[in-house]
Amino acid sequence: MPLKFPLGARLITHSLPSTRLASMNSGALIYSFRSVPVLSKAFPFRLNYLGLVSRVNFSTRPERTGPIRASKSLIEDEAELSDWVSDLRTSSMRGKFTSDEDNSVPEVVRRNVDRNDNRGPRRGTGREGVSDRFGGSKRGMEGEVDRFGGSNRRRTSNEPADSFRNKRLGGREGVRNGRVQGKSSESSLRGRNERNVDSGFTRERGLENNRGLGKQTRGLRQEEEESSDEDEKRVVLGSIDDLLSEDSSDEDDLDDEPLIKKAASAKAVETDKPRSEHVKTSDSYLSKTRFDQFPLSPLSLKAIKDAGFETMTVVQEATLPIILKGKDVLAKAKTGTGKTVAFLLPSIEAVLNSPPASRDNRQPPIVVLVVCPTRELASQAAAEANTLLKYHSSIGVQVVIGGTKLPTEQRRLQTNPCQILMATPGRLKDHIENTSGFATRLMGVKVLVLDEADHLLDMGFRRDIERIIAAVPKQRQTFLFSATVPEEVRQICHVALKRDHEFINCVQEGTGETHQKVTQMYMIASLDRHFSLLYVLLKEHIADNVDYKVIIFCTTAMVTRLVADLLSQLSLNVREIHSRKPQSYRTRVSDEFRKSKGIILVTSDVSARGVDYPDVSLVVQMGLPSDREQYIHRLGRTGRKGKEGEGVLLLAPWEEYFMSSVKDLPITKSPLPPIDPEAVKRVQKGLSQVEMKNKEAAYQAWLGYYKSQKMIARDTTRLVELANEFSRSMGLDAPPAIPKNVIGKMGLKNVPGIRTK
Ligand SMILES: Nc1ncnc2c1ncn2[C@@H]1O[C@H](COP(=O)(O)OP(=O)(O)OP(=O)(O)O)[C@@H](O)[C@H]1O
Repeated sequence: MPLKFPLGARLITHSLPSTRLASMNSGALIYSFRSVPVLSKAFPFRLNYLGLVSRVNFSTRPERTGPIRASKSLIEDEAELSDWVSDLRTSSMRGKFTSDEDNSVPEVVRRNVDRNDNRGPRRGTGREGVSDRFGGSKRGMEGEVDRFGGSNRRRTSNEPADSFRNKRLGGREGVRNGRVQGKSSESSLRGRNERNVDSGFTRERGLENNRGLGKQTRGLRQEEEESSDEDEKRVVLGSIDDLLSEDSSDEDDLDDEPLIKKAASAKAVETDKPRSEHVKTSDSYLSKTRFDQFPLSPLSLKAIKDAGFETMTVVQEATLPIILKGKDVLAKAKTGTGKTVAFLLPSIEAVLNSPPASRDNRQPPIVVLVVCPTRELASQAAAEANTLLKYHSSIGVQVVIGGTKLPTEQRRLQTNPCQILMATPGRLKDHIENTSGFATRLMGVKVLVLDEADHLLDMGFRRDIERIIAAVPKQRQTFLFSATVPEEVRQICHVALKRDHEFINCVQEGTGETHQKVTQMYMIASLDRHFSLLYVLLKEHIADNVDYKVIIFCTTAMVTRLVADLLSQLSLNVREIHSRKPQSYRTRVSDEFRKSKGIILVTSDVSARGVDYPDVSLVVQMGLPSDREQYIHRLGRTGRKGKEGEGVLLLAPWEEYFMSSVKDLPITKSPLPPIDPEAVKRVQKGLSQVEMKNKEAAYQAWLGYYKSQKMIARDTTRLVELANEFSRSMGLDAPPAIPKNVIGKMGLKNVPGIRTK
C-alpha cells in the first residue's frame, strides 16, 4: 500500500509522549508561564467549572443544525496574504515583541519535559488564483500501462507491490537520515524561559483559578479571505497571484473519580500512580483516560459516546484538567489528534456554567468565541460542536465566516442567537464594527479560543486578532491550540493569554511535530521533470492503493489549476480547490473529497491547516512550502487519528535549502524513480492540451510566489531564469509576457529574460 520508501525510512519511529501528567497518563508537557511586566495587572476571576450546571434559557437549536452544517466550505487563508507583508513578518515580529517576553520565566510543572520546538524560519505564503475545471478526458491513457502493472489495475492494500519503487528504494536502507534533532537549539531557548522540574507535578498556582487578562497590543496589518470583496482587497495589497487572476472571484484507569479532582491534588496523584503507568509505549494518539473521568456534563458524555469516542486523545487528556481549573492554555499537539474536541468540551462546560440569559434578552451573550483562520475550519469546528451538543438542546452554535453577505449573517445572528460562535477574523471584525448589538453580546465571552493559534497570531491576522481581543472581556479564559508553535508565537502569546497560562506540549522531545506512521521523503529534480515525476508517483501510488486518496499541494492557485488541468488530461480522477473557486464549489468538492476514495485533490494552501479529510493516503507537496510550519500542516492531512500515511516533497535543486528548516523531521531523501519515456510523452501531450491562458497565469503566479521567497528572490535575474525554466516545463517555447504593472509590483522591471506586455 505505501509508497516504497527506503526500508530504513520505516525504522525510524518517534513515539508519542512518553511522559504524562501524573494524574492522567498523558504525555503532554506543561509549562506555566510567568508574567511579563505589562501583564501584571491581571485580576482574579473564577469560573465555577466544578459547580452545578446551570442552563441557559434561550434556545438556538433549530438553526444550529441547519445553516452551520450546511456552511462547510473551503477557504482561502494564508495563501491569500500578501507576500510583501509576509516578507516583513519575521523581522517585525522579533523587533516588536521580544523585550518584555524575554524576561518571562515559565515554570515547568511536569517532569520529563520535552524540549521540542520549532526552529524554522517563518516565511511568506503563496497566493491564489483562479480556475474551475476538473474531471478530465479519458485521452492519453491507452497504451500506457505496464510500467505500472496495467493501466487500470490497482492493487489492494494487502497485495505486494512489485514496482519500480521497490527496486528504487529497496536498496536504500542506509540512505535514510532519520534526523532527529532539536534539543540543542531548543534547550538554549528554553533555558531562558523555563525550568525543568523533575520531581513531579507541582502546580499549586493553577488551583487558584486566577484570571488574567489578555494584553492588547498595537496592530499590524492583517488580511483575510472572507469574501470576494476581501479577495479584491488582497489584490490592492499586492498579491501577485491576484493581479494575475482573471476572475476574482484541519484504560486502564478504572478510577471513576473525576480527574479534575485528582489534578487538583497533583502530588497526591503522583503517589497514586506509579510512574511507569505514565509512559506510553506506542505512537497512539489516544490515551487510556475515559471522558467520564472528568466532571463533564452527562449530556456531553452521551454525545461523546454517540460519536464513537471511547477514550480521550492525549491532547484532550492533557488539557482538560488544566482548562477545567480555569487556566489559560497554549497547547501544541500533532495534526489530527483531536484538538478541536479538546477545546470544545470545556467550552461547552463554560456555557453550562454561565448564568442563564434573561428571557427577554434578544441579544443573549456569546459565551464562547472560537476564532479560526479559515471558513472551512470554522465550519468544521461548528460541526464538531454540534456533535458534542447533540443533547444540549439549549445551546446554540453559529458561524460567521464571510463568503455570504454580511446582512445575511446579521439576520441569522439576530433570529438565531447562540452562545457559541465560530468565526474567521475578518468577518468577526466586520460584525464587531457593523452589527448592531454584536459588541455587547461579545462582552459575555468567557472563553476565547484561537485555533491554529500560531497562524492567527502571525502577521497576516494580527491586527484583526488584536481588535477581537479588545472586544471581549479581559476576564475570560483563553485557549490557543496548534500543531506548531514556533518561538515567535511563544514570545507573543501574551497578546491573548494570561500571564500564568500553561503551555501543554504533547509533542515528545525528539519526535518533531510529524507522525511516525507517516513516512516522509523528498526528491530533488530539475523543474522540467516535475510533472512527469508527479505523474509517475501518482500512477504508482494508485496502482498500489485501491483506496487511494491523494492531496497535492501547489504553491499558488494558478499553479494548482495548471496541475489539476494536466492531471485531468492524464485521465486521473482529479478535483481542485483554491481560493478563487466559488464558495459553493469549494464546499461541494470538499465534501466530495471527504467522502470519496480513489480520488486526487489538487489544492493550494487553503487546505493546508486543520481540514479533517479521513484516510488520505498520500500528500505530495510540489515546490517550496512557504515555511516549516506549512510543510508540517500540509503533511498533517494524512496520518490522522493514528493512521498511516505518506508524504512526498518535490523540490528543484535550488529549493533544497528548505530542507535545513525541517532537518529535525524524519524526511528521507529519495532517489528519483525512472521515468518511462511513454509517461513523458503522455505528460507532454497533456500539457499541450492545457489552455494557454492557464499556463500564462501559472507562470506569473509562479514568479510571484518565488519572488516572495527571499532566498530565491534576491537574485532577480536568476529568479527570472528559473521562472522561464518553469515555463519550458509547461511546454512553452517562450515565457509568457507579463503586464507592466505586475512586473513593476514584483520589482522585476528590466530584469533580463522577462517579457513585458
Ligand atoms: N477522543 C477521540 N477519539 C476518537 N476520535 C476523536 C477523538 N477526539 C477527536 N476525534 C476525531 O479525530 C479527528 C481529528 O480531530 P481534529 O480535526 O480536531 O484534529 P486536530 O488535532 O485539530 O488536527 P489539525 O492539527 O490538523 O487541525 C476528527 O475526526 C475528530 O472527530
